[in-house]
Amino acid sequence: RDSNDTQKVKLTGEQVAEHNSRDSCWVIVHGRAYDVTEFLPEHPGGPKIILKYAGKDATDEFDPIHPPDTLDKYLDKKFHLGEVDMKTVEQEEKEFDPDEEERQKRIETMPILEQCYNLMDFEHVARRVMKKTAWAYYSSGADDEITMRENHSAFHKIWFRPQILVDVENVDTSTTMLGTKTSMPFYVTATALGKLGHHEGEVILTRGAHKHNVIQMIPTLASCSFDEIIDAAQDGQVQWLQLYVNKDREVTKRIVQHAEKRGCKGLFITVDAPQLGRREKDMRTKFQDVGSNVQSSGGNDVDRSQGAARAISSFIDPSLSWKDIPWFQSITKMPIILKGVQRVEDVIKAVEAGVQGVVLSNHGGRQLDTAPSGVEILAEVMPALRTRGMQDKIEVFIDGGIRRASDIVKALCLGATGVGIGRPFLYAMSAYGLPGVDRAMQLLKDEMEMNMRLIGASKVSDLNPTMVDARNIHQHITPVPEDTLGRRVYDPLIGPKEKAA
Ligand SMILES: Cc1cc2c(cc1C)[n+](S(=O)(=O)[O-])c1c(=O)[nH]c(=O)nc-1n2C[C@H](O)[C@H](O)[C@H](O)COP(=O)(O)O
Repeated sequence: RDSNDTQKVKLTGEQVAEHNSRDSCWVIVHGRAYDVTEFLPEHPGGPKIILKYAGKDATDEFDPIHPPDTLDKYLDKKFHLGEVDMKTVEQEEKEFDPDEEERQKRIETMPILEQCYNLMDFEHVARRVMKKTAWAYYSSGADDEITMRENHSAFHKIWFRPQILVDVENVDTSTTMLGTKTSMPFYVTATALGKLGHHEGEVILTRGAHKHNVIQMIPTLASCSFDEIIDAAQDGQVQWLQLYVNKDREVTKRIVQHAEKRGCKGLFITVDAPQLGRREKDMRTKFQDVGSNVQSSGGNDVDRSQGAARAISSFIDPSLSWKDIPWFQSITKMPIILKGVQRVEDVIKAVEAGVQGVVLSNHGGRQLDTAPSGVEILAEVMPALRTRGMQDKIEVFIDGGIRRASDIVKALCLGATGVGIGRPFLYAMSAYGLPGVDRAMQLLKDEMEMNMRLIGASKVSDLNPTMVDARNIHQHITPVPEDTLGRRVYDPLIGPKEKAA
């Protein structure tokens, strides 16, 4: 069928329904039919998930995972079959789902936004109202989720040393990150598949970030297209790109240079995920959705039971190494930041490689379990940089487990330039949309002003290591297992007069 043919003739649902097998597989997305027969074996998420919708309308399943321009970008035009008369398409009977019934009831009775007083409140509400697959994907950490829990609890090992009688009538929470002035020392970090939680996806975070003049890091694996997210930004709004490096370097070069052309002000190369971690909550939902950005042939050997993460990451290049840094420096002028650095030695190497920054991060506990928290590494890194006179050669960010502005203040006291926040904004978006993200950022701003007043700092540059006691940060004390048997049979010393009861 040549292209002008496909423009005139509207296909019917019955015609599409005839092509419902591996030998001839047509699907409908947004009212247009596509012949994906040849593409089946290349699909990163494997053929099964597409075959589930062979001959049918796949729009609802397709949308949360794929940027809208995916088919235009990656499916040869000859397989674009043209418009379908949707009145002739048999709508799938939605089978009764008791969980969904329950979830709808919880949505009707959920707390109003004003009842959320901190970032954890959003997590509590999101857990009750989100779809299972979305909650599983956002909330999961790797293996036993020890690092995911350590990320937040690490901040409780750091205690403040507040100074008094400092004039804090006016508090300024603004700072500069990679040359950009921003109202708060945090940014919205890259988290994949925004449309799992909200039908509009990452552009909600873009609008929230604009409202509060904070920076957004655009994920490679966004549900929205990169250009949609850039176009959703207002003039002057700063965005960074988070990059998963593709095995096909030409694809990566195209993405990086396009991002620079569209005005991105930082390239964050994710270096802690040569393979995505085992997120078992995500796996348990037996993620059946298709993979995100179709960036290469993942073949049908992708194990579908690995959840969303595995389904969307088969293109990531595990051979990425220090020797690739000069190539990145040759293809872009954007500052290069390594995201997911987890030990001092690699920070020193990063300075020597001439990159502009690092994010001390364990990917929100979604990668190597029992890797240390970003803030623990920070406590080691800054003194090491100072002894080498390198502290002004590189900007050091951390992310992971930041849930209070006091966590942000602790990180800045220890020398971080800024912090990345992930899940809280996903939960706020998933539960309340843009108003949720707006409130979450406002709560952080209010907390930040209060914390700075109470610690005795009127501006971010006043925050310094003498304001915290982080001596216990390396303690990973687990309570000694209690001798419960002894407790039950233990008899207190019984004096001569007292008879054993
Ligand atoms: C919560 C979350 C985090 C993801 C994330 C997806 C989710 C749902 N994804 S992932 O699918 O591959 O794992 C990304 C990603 O695309 N790229 C990346 O560099 N970091 C990714 N991260 C890690 C993120 O950038 C931060 O390191 C982490 O979220 C910080 O921890 P908190 O969530 O506790 O703030």
